[in-house]
Amino acid sequence: MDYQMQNTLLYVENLSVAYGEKVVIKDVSFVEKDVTREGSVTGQVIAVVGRSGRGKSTLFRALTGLIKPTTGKILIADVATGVENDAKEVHEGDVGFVDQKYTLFRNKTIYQALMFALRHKDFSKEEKHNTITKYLQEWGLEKAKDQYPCELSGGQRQRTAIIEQILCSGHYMVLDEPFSGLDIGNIEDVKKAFSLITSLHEFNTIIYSTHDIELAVELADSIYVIGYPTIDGKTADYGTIVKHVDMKERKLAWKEYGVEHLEVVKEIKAAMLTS
Ligand SMILES: Nc1ncnc2c1ncn2[C@@H]1O[C@H](COP(=O)(O)OP(=O)(O)OP(=O)(O)O)[C@@H](O)[C@H]1O
Repeated sequence: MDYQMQNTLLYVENLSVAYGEKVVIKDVSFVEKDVTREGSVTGQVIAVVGRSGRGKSTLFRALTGLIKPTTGKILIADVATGVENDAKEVHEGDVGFVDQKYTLFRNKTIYQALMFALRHKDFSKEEKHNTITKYLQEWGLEKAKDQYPCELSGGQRQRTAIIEQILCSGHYMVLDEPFSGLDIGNIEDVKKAFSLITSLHEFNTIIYSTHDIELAVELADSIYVIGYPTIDGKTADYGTIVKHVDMKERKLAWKEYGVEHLEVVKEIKAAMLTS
């Protein structure tokens, strides 16, 4: 390993992804470290924004190991080894992925789907039942536990998909547009889900994309804008990180949404419009 992780949870270097000949994202590099706050368990919330087609979903597919990058590397902290600052390359299954459709098994109830998500865990049947019951209670799904996906609301489907990923993957969770198509009540539910996830474990890391810049600025402690860069006065036709806002450095993370946040919204929108 030529890179020391040192509290780094996610390390992306020189990433590019092409579909056939077409390069979709290029020169993508970023590092996310463990965010710590005295007296509280604080996971990481990272937002990715950018105009349509700039490569957000493609970046997510690479981060979750669903597609192989053309170049570059993606390392995640490997806490399972017990060796401090150990890292590994990401593989499918290490990072939970909740897609835009909240895909669930059609023929499994919520309870059965969550039991299935725990199939590789070395728990007794009773431990599995207790774990699932705890999540169902915390996430307000207890009454719906014997219902099938076709009998669930969008918000319930999404929460089920999120819990499924928490149960079967590690500390990382990627959500592609988790707020799209939800009503204000469901948006509040997803916000609550985010804070539940990040308060469960220090290393828990949520990476999500959104077209709602306010929701990126309100919830994330780190925001990346993916856009087409301008090179020698010309707009390139691949996506890359054109702007990064570190809300912790700006002392705006975890602060009540106010005028300073609105300034960041403006700044991000301006960066998006030119990329
Ligand atoms: N499987 C694929 N094969 C070929 N090209 C693809 C494939 N998936 C995406 N693309 C192309 O890659 C580019 C980036 O797509 P991607 O879905 O990653 O963008 P996005 O930023 O997530 O867009 P949106 O905000 O609309 O969801 C687009 O030009 C798209 O047409």
